[in-house]
Amino acid sequence: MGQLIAVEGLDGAGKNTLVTGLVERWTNAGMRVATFTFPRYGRSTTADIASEALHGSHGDLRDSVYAMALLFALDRADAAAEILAARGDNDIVILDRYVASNAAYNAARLEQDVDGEVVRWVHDLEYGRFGLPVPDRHVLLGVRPEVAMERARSRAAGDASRARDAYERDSDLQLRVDAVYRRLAEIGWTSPWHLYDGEDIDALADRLTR
Ligand SMILES: Nc1ncnc2c1ncn2[C@@H]1O[C@H](COP(=O)(O)OP(=O)(O)OP(=O)(O)O)[C@@H](O)[C@H]1O
Ligand SMILES: Cc1cn([C@H]2C[C@H](O)[C@@H](COP(=O)(O)O)O2)c(=O)[nH]c1=O
Repeated sequence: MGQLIAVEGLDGAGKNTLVTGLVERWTNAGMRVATFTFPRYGRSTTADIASEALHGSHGDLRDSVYAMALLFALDRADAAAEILAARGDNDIVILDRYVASNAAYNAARLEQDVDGEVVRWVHDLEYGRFGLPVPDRHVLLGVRPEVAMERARSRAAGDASRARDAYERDSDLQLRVDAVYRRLAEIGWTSPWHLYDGEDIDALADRLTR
């Protein structure tokens, strides 16, 4: 059964770029690799509704922390069978955002720590009730929040379809999300976490397959 690796980090941190680089290296080394990116925009109605809410639609939906978390969780629940099948067919399944995104963003929204109620709720809902597989490892792309926020800003400036959403425009939230992610990594939430500073992707690719 393939290894399940979740890549986490702030909006604009460079997760997608990192995942692309890792997949290229592992594929060139002869490994079979599958990728899932959450939220699954265009494939999941609940993911699309969450995104629309973050861009100002659906009334006061985005004000509800638990409703937003549930929409993202339902997207993943719908992908559970596909992830399990991919794990059977590949050496590595890499997830660009996963359950820890829900833990980090919603603890940050509620100004709770990792031992708070919402992190426990996300865990029980997604790993318990929905039966999502727990990653073997997490990677936290821990670039400085100012760097991630600047990347998200420039991306939006260069591409109208990537306009920043409510979370991306909220720099206090981004700082709190960064702090929660670092605590999740410190305590090894659900599995070991690798803190990656964005410097040496070859070394990271090796470390994750050792
Ligand atoms: N190492 C890097 N150096 C400079 N720019 C980068 C680096 N990695 C990514 N970027 C740029 O930063 C922006 C955000 O990158 P990317 O889309 O990979 O981030 P992300 O973490 O997946 O974002 P999101 O979660 O918001 O979708 C992009 O414009 C990308 O080209
Ligand atoms: C998967 C997931 C995402 N979020 C947050 C993180 C982002 O700010 C937005 C949208 O994600 P994207 O990567 O910028 O497209 O939603 C979340 O709160 N919970 C989740 O499970």
